Amino acid sequence: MSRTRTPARTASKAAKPKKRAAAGGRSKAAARPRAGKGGSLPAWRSLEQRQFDQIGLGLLALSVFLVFLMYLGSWGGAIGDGLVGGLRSVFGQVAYLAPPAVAATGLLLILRPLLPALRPFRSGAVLLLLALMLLFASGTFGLGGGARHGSELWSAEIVRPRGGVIGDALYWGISSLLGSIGAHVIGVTALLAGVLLLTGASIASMVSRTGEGLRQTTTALRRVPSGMTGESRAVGRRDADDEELEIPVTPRRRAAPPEPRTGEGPVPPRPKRVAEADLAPEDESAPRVRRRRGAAEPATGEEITASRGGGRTELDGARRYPDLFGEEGETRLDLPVAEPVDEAPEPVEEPEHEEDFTVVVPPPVEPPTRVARVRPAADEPATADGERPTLQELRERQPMGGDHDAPEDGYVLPDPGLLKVSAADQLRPDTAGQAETADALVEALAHFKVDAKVINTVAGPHITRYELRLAPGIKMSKVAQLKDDLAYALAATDIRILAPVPGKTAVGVEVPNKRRRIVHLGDVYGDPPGDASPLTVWLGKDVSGAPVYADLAKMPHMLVAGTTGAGKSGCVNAMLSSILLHATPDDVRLVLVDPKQVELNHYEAVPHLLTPVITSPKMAANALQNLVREMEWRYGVMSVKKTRNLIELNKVRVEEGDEPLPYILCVIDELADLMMVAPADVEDAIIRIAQKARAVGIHLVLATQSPRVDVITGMIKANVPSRIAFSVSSQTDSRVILDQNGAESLLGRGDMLFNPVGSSRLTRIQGAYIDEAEIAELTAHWAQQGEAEMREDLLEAAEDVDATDGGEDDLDADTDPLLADAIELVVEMGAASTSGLQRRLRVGYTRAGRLVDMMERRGIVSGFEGSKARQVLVSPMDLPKILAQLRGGGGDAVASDGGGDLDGPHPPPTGEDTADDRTGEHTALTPGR
Ligand SMILES: Nc1ncnc2c1ncn2[C@@H]1O[C@H](COP(=O)(O)OP(=O)(O)OP(=O)(O)O)[C@@H](O)[C@H]1O
Repeated sequence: MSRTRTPARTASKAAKPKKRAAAGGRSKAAARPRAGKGGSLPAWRSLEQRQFDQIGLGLLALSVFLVFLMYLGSWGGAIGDGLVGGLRSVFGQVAYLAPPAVAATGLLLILRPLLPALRPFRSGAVLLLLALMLLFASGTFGLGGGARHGSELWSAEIVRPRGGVIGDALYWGISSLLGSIGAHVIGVTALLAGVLLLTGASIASMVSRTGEGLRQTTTALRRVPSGMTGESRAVGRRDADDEELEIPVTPRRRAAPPEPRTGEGPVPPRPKRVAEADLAPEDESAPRVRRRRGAAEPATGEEITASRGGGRTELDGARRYPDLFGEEGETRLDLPVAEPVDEAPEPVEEPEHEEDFTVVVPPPVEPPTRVARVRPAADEPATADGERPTLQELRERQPMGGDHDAPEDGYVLPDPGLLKVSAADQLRPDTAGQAETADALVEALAHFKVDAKVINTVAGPHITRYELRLAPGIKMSKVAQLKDDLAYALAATDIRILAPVPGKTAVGVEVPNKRRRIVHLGDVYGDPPGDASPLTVWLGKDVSGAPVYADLAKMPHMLVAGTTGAGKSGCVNAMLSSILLHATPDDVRLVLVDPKQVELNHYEAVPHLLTPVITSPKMAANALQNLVREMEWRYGVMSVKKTRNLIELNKVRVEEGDEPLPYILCVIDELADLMMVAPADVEDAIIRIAQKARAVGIHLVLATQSPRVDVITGMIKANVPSRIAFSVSSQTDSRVILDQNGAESLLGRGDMLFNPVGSSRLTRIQGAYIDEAEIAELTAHWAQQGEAEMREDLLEAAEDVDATDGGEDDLDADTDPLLADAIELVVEMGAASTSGLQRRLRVGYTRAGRLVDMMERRGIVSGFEGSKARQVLVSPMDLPKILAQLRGGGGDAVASDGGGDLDGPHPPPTGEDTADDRTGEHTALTPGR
């Protein structure tokens, strides 16, 4: 069992021919933007910022010039006076707004990169100007130079003091159609509309705000005379006897500052995950809103809930103009992206985020100052405030390299900042043509005598869902039957019909957006919540644009299936990268099976690997069978320790000075290849792991491009409850994966349906994408922190493992022919680590771990010290004596104080199946021993 590494494979995914480049994509015609709406970019948009700067400066100068001419009466020469005259002729009295308007435009051009998109401002400003010109021309509210007479049409003297040529032309047009009263009404209405557009306010918000203001004022006025102030302020209430009751109200206080730390020393690391899991209450109903990285203040749950319910008005502008409020550094409301088109959804309708499954939505993401953290050593105290050391501190404390596989003080997590994040405009869904599609949908349904109206639209990164309310008496199934006709009417290749939208009295029609957005992993990635396991992965964005993540430990096993090129590997990469971003090898160990040899080879150097990336189906079958043994062993230990799951077991282990056991995630990239080689063994092992391994922290992700019943057998399906389906070619395939139709309507390229454990609802997600460069950076970060401590015995056939490493017959619990060599080696090195022994003695992990335990019992090396290497307690001068005793005495009592204790490293577990269990010879998968 030599400790070898998989030779670097040169085949790269880049070289892999990409099938179905436009897999499931929309037809060219459908994908092309409508004429006049976002076709080729206007010429001015191709200018560079330095050119915009110069134009902006020119406009500022012009504005100053106009101020002198128009406000201060200076003479501007022929050009200046001509300019002013022209402006006044065109815009009338509104021309006096020209200097500030020109200055504002200049500033906007100069500050363009710092400003959010200005579309609503632009249309608001234009509408406002037109309204003012019309009002001046109509003489509304006594503005302008009064009514004009037919003979004086268009003369400069007439139009200048009024609305200019534009205003007068508007007035002329409107008044001849609707009379002058119509011009007044339209002018005032357009003025109000312009103000609303410009400010982003809504009438409802103004009314509500005024009401709220009034309420607050009245409450304040009522309180003042009662003389209730400060701490004694109370809410007055009368009981049945009309007696005033005082209900003391505790004044709001800031959280008490953390206790000052006693004692010197390094900044304690952040608390262990186990502790976090205990402290953090489970809140699966967290609303689907997250703060973008870099936002200054996390949005409180109260704000979020209120904003979703529509009761609060603070975020009104954000809902109306996500493009204005969605910039970096500001609180951004990812949900709801869409607004009701016709009427507000019924209050009885269940909000989407209350779905009862484990897809949870991340809480606010921490600001980017969180760069890395280190896993604390078992005996280090956790800080009361969970303070994390800075990256600088970590770097100072952890010189990289050295002889040990794990850095001395633990691992440094990668900076999530290495992930690509979409540009601001790409974060917003493409809502172009939404209203037209809604109209076309209603019209197409009407042709088939289905009376419906669109009550809501929800836009996500790749599709928009139109929610329809059907007229009474019309069957939902009728809409479902019209799927192909509706696709034809909308010129869309793939539409999906939800009849009904789960939890709503509506039928949903999901139509691909004209422009699809790529969801980068960086757009959705955030720290896992407190109660999540290190196996938390980010999947992508749902239909409303909210990030979706799943805790694989809760799933507890996942099936990922879809045709070739649909995005399975992309999904597996996003999962693995999510884990590598927040979990150390002490938290999670990986077994990666990649029969195609090109999908998972990026990860072959990360220290999380428990085996080299497995490419041989036969070895993969062995690994699965050995994972069953590991599972049984863990169950045995759990039964002895009287614990019920990995978290409890790890707590006990840490208390007893043992290392916690990591989660194990086994990812099989192509299940079909394994099922061809050893169907019975593979199926048996998968079923056994899937049935039992959840409690002991062993989880499976099974991916396949062959959604056939001979690959995804009934037994596998029954035991792998969480499924992700990518695009498939038929409804039959969809039913094999999900037990229902739907996946045949997906668009490919990361479009997926997620069916988590315990839910019959499917969540449509645009998968998060991470490219090869990002993966390379991520894996390089880990590779430089040490090599993986491989358990290559996991690749051996189960019988061979028994014979070599765990068999009862050939190995005594406390002797080993290599013990003397091991002692010599550690004394020479001055430190002892399992990985060091593995390398130098060329033994497997199990045996090296056992040698360390033997040396500990003999007092040669110190006990477990977290992830640090153990100290050597004897000097080189003692070595000859120790070796002589060892050779002479059969290896039992080498050191005076350690020889009598022959207990194995683990108490004999009570597992039923394995020989190891009875001897206690199994060495746990604990890293860094
Ligand atoms: N989440 C995503 N967002 C955008 N594009 C994606 C996404 N996932 C995959 N793609 C695109 O689809 C192509 C195929 O994806 P991928 O290789 O993951 O498919 P696959 O289902 O694993 O195919 P195969 O089974 O042949 O390996 C990728 O090259 C990429 O361009």
